[in-house]
Amino acid sequence: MIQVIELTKTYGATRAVSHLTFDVVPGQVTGFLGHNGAGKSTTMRMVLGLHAPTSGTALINGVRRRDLRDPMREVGAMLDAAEVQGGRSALAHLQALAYAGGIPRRRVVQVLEEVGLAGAARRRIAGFSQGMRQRLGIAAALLGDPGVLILDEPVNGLDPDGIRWLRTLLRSLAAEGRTVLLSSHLMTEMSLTADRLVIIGRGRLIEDTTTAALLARFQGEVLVRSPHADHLAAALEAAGATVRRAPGEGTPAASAPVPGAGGELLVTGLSAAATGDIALANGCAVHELATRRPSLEEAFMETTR
Ligand SMILES: Nc1ncnc2c1ncn2[C@@H]1O[C@H](COP(=O)(O)OP(=O)(O)OP(=O)(O)O)[C@@H](O)[C@H]1O
Repeated sequence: MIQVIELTKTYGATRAVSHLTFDVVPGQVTGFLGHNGAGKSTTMRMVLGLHAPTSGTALINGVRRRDLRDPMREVGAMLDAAEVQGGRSALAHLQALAYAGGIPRRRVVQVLEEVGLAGAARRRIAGFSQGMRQRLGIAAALLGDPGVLILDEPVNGLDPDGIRWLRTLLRSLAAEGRTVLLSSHLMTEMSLTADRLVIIGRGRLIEDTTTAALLARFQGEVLVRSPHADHLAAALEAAGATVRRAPGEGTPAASAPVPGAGGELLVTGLSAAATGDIALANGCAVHELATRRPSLEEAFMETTR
C-alpha cells in the first residue's frame, strides 16, 4: 500500500507537486497519468525517499521509505533505466544490488530469467538496447520480491512483444496481491493494464478513479452512415443531438469509407437506437450504425483540458 498525503514539492519558484493526496491499493495495477511536467516523477521520487517533500508525507506500508525495516523486500522501483553504469554486465550489476540488499545470489538468476535477459546476463550493459535496459531495470525492481512496485515509464523502448510481456507480468504481480504503481504516456497500453488511474495536472490531483469508471463517464458517440446524410443530420439536430460530419474517418467496422455509402455522421446526445428510429421516421436509409466508445486518450485529454 502506498499513501500520498498532502504532498507538496517546490523547486525554487516551481511548484512541482501541490497538496497531492491519493492511495495506491494492493491487488491492482494503478496507472499514474499526467502531461509532461505534471509532477509524476517528482511524486514517485518523494514516495521512494529520494527527494524530500517541502510538506506532506508519503508512506509505503504505513511508514516512510527510510523507516522500512527491509526496504528491498518491501518496495522495488525503476525510475530511469538509462542511469545504470554501462561498464558492468547485467549479472554483475544485479549481483551488486543483491549483495547490498542482503538478497541471495540465486534470486539474480531468477529475475534475469523472469525478464528475458538470461541469455544476455554476461554482456556489458553499455551494449544493451533501450528495451533491454528497461528489462534490466524491471529485474532490479523485482530482486527483493517486493510487495510494492513503483515503475516510471516502464514501457518506454519495449517492442510490442515486450509491452505485452510487461502487461502480463504487472497484472499477475497485482493478482498476487502486490501494489503496482506505474506511469506511462501510452494511453492504449494504460487502458489495457491499469485497473485504477490517478491523473495529475500541474502537481494537483485531477482524478482518482477506476479505468472503467473514467471511460464510462465519457459519453460515446454514435456513428451513422447514410446516403441521405444532410437530411438525416437536420432531423437528428431537430431532435436535440449534436452532429459532426466525419467523411472518411476511421470507424470500428472499416477504416476506409465505403464507396457510394454516403456521408458519415458522428452523433452525440442520442443512442444508436434513437438515431436509427429517427432515420426510419425520416425515410433515410442507413448503411452503417455503431456506438463509438471514447478511448482513454480522449478521456485523458478531456479531464486534463
Ligand atoms: N530537480 C529539479 N529541479 C528543478 N525543477 C524540477 C526538478 N525536477 C522536476 N522539476 C520540475 O518539476 C515539474 C514536475 O516535473 P516531473 O519530472 O515530476 O514531471 P513528470 O510528470 O514526471 O513529467 P514527464 O512526463 O515529462 O516525465 C516540472 O516543471 C519540472 O521542470
